[in-house]
Amino acid sequence: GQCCSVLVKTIAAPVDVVWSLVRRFDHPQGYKAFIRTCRIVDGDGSTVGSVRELEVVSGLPAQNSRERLEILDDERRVISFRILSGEHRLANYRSVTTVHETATQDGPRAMVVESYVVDVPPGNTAEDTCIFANAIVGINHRTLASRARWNAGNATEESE
Ligand SMILES: O=C(Cc1cc(C2CC2)c(-n2cc(CNC(=O)c3cnc4ccccc4n3)nn2)c(C2CC2)c1)NC1(C(=O)O)CCCCC1
Repeated sequence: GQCCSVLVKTIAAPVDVVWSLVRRFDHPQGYKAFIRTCRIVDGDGSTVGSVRELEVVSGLPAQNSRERLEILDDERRVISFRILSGEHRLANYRSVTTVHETATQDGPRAMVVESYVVDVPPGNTAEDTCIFANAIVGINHRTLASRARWNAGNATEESE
């Protein structure tokens, strides 16, 4: 069977600053804390069909993952990738992340919506699997928010 989930995060930064971090298929370390290395092994890293090979920092023997870019749409701010293989148990993981502008009277806001579907590994329940993946995606969103706010703040200083 499979399980799926969606996570939403509102970030106090301009939508283009958030998107500039999310769109980098070739540099997920920009906001994904558990990724140690990433290299493009097929394509140019921004065309659909590009493939990245990454290593994560998990305690187990270096966990690696081979992932394919499925969608990269700068107009609609949509990115999607699929996990092809690797030393882990997240088979057929596919995610879609979109970044939306939500202006408020308190200034720029961006909303990130990330959904995924993944096979439930043997020996685990769908609930366990979503708890596991949600925890990592949630941490990624918190790092994304702090990096985007930092970049937006710095950009302001530079422009002064
Ligand atoms: O952020 C990351 C980087 C990332 C990528 C990977 C795997 C190489 C693919 C890992 N990982 C996974 C594992 C081995 N455990 C599993 O496989 C696994 C699968 N079912 C489970 C179900 C229940 C309980 C435990 C489970 N345990 N060891 N390391 C990590 C963990 C935190 C160190 C982070 N990945 C995502 C992203 O958005 O890029 C968000 C999270 C989902 C995948 C996509």
